[in-house]
Amino acid sequence: MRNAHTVAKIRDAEAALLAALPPGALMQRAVYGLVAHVARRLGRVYGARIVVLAGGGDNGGDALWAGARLAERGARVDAIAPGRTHPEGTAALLAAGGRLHGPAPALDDETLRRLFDQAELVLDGLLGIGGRGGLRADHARLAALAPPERTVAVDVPSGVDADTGAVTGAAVRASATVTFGTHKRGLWLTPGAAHTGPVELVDIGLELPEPDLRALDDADVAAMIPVPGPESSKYRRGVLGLVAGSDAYPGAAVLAVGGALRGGAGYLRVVTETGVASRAGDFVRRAHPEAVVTAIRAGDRAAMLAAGRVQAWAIGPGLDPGPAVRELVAGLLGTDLPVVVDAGALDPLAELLAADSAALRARDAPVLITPHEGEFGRFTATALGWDPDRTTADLAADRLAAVRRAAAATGAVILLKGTRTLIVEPVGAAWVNTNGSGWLGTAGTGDVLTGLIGSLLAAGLPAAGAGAVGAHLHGRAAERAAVPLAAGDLPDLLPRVVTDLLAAPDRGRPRGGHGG
Ligand SMILES: NC(=O)C1=CN([C@@H]2O[C@H](COP(=O)(O)OP(=O)(O)OC[C@H]3O[C@@H](n4cnc5c(N)ncnc54)[C@H](OP(=O)(O)O)[C@@H]3O)[C@@H](O)[C@H]2O)[C@@H](O)CC1
Ligand SMILES: Nc1ncnc2c1ncn2[C@@H]1O[C@H](COP(=O)(O)OP(=O)(O)O)[C@@H](O)[C@H]1O
Ligand SMILES: [K+]
Repeated sequence: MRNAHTVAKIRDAEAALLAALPPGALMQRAVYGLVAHVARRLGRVYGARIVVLAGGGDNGGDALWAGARLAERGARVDAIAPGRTHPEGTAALLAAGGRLHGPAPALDDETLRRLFDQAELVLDGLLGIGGRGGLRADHARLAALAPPERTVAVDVPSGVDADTGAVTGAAVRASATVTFGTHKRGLWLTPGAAHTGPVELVDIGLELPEPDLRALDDADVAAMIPVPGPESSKYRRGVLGLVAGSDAYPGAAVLAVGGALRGGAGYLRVVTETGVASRAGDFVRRAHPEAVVTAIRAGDRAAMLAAGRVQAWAIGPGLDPGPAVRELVAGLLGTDLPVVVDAGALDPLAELLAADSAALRARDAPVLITPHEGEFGRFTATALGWDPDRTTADLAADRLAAVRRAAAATGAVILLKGTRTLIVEPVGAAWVNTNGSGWLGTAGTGDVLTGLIGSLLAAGLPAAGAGAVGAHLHGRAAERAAVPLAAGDLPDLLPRVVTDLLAAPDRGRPRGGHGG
């Protein structure tokens, strides 16, 4: 498990440790990890040309000290400063033979370009967790010039808000980030997450409280995947009721069933909507003979519930939002089972919530909704009366806070899909998925995810766990796909992903510990 903390909590932990350690000791731990990263990446330090971007605070101090250590090992280090610099770090760099250029307003573009062009690596120490608001002009100029493929961000890419991931104006784009003590939430939240590259955590010995945001690793997921035992049967493994697909959209049902068959439930009852034909049912039967299909007339909630006993429901892929689907969603809310609500069932659920804001809180079992950003905007507009434009802005400014507000106000567990899918419980507990790839941005991948999550839910995982594990497996499957990926490729990739996770030697022993 990887943990992220707020800057305020990091400051508290840092203060306790600073009081107990000799001056500068904590910074030297950070520097040690940073230099190790750089040396590993360069392969050889002697003769390497390195540019250090040095802001006025301790983030600049880290970068200057790292520059000094690298200069001692024979690197040629040029520091560029927008203004004043960390005194001890500057003295160490100069004593080791490094050079300091600045303040930035005195440097012409040509000089700066030459330094950046020659650099094998740029260390971005402009701003760390002390940054507030958008970068000032001199910082922004340097951030824009730093070459992303050769830049390592120190603690946080400068210009990315460490708490929210917000980016106002220019921000450094790095090919890797070396972060200290614990992950910062902003490294995991869009838009900031797009600036980090892979993140390496350097342990500096902080004693940290409960995290504010978590990310599952393979070992955590392996320990959570429902695995049948000797006593298992198809019913004991869990039965999912999946309400998906209509004459207009039969394909979505096929994709959702594909995901559901790979999620661990033992039995799958599929309820499709039939009009003049039973297209969705026919499509599903042909593609997935394992699924048991019941075709119902639009809105026939009794027929839906009569499909048989299940341990969880999922509804939405391939359904056209309207009164008929609202009827079905209301029918599912009336059960005492966990329910996943996606796609065409989201607006109908929002309408039910607008009429009765306590509808979800009154249930014992959870409701997990899985919107993408556009659906989240519509859902919160209908259910909570939020202004969609304001919601878009709120998501950019502080994605986690916006989803937390929506989860608390509706009582739903919310899985907000995107580059970094977020899973948030009404009480605020939150997870983020950090794997996957941009190739997932193709029609139908969300339908596969819905089936997969529903299946994990039916197999016994709690709602947020099913969401987080489902998103992780879905992302890992995408990472293995031949590209360009089509949504229909994902179900066939899932068995290899799960097989490998279960075979890993550290299965069942989730990693934990402070800051890790
Ligand atoms: N926590 C830990 O455990 C450890 C922390 N460590 C390191 O300390 C870092 C935090 O250092 P920090 O507190 O000195 O803040 P930092 O990020 O350098 O920024 C302050 C400077 O930025 C300026 N400034 C602010 N906003 C700005 C803007 N928008 N645009 C431009 N400038 C802006 C501000 O200027 P001022 O407002 O004062 O004029 C001030 O000069 C942390 O990220 C990590 O790297 C490690 O060494 C060891 C363990
Ligand atoms: N850039 C990206 N990186 C990682 N995952 C992505 C990216 N873009 C989209 N995804 C994932 O792809 C899926 C898209 O789902 P969705 O928008 O519901 O598509 P559809 O409705 O067509 O099925 C989600 O799981 C989302 O998290
Ligand atoms: K930085």
